[in-house]
Amino acid sequence: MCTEPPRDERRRDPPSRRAPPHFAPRARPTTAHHARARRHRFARLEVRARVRLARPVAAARARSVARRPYPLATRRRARSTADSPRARFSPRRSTPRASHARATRVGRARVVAEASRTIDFIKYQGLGNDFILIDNRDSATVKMSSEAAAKMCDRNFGIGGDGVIFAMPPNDASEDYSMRMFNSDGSEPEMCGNGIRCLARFVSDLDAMPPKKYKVGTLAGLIQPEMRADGQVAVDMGMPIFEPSEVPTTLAATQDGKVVRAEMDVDGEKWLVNAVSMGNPHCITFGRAGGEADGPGLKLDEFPLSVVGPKFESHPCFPARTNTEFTQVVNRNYVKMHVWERGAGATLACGTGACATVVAGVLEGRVDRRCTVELPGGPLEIEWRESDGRIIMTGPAEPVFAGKYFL
Ligand SMILES: N[C@@H](CCC[C@H](N)C(=O)O)C(=O)O
Repeated sequence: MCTEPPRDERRRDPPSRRAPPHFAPRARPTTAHHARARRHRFARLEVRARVRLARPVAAARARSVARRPYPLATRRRARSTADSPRARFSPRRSTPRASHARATRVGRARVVAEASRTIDFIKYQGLGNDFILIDNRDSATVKMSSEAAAKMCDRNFGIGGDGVIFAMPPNDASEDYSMRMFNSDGSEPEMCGNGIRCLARFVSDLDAMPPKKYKVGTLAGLIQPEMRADGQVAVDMGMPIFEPSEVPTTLAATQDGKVVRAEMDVDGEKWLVNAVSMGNPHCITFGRAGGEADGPGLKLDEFPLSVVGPKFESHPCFPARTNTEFTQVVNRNYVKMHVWERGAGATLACGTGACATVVAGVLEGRVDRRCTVELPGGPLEIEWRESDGRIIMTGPAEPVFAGKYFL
């Protein structure tokens, strides 16, 4: 049984997500506040745009003056309908052509102004687990804040994605690259299985490299994805971690220092769970004690993932929150799994989750070490090697579209 742990406030509400002091509640902004803020923002954009355009516009004006056959004043007078004092001193009327030119100039100015705040991206997906990939290899600092990344992942107000992944320079000579990631809620995980396949495909696409094996530094250590000639990516995910304090979980070990079929109370119901870290924390369950857990597992077609998932994610027995895998065994080499991810909710697939599921299935004696995990987005092939205890995950990674994002 779990004991109530001190809550890890840093994970649950990282400093970057807490409101800074100047965001402390103030008087409610009025429509006038909004209008003034909009005017200021617009004015700033216009000024920037004018500075950028000043040179080309001045040059074009000089060229056009040079081409004029006679002085401007004479031309203006010749165009006026009457040579009366009123006609001569009234403000110049705009012709449709002139207004069109002016509108084009202003439009171009806005695009230039906004273009100065864009970032290039390519969107990739691995079994529907989708990520925005940023080439960050020219700097050891990520090119955006966790808040900006969360906004980018929004499916209505941004590009849409389960996370943003940065291809970073290597940390040392043992690596080709390193990887950092923000979940769609802005939190930073240690590892992402589908994400690292996408990262391997991304750098290999950028560098136009023939299939090869990469050494990638992550917050969970060195991970080695290998681009295969058939387009699949096979990843050496390293060894699972069982030590409860390293998962981290406050559940007590039940079998050789591992948390296997441990009873956990979730909202008044007793579930049997396994706790495994693949660099990031996983809680794997086949169902409730005295219920599904005593048979082949959960009936996933009728499982209310979005109701139950969040209760596991922020369960006090997992102080850094957890990814949770809800599982149904089809046979010893085939399981179905639905995932509720920490920091991202229901996703179509989870690579680290599929690895953790096979490990839990083997420890519970339900599956063999070579097993297909069927996820809502498609199947992943997992092998937990007996020879060295390492896990190999094989699956696809596909580019979807590329673009510029207005930061
Ligand atoms: N989808 C991923 C896992 C992404 C990180 C996870 N949400 C976490 O916070 O640990 C995968 O394919 O492994």
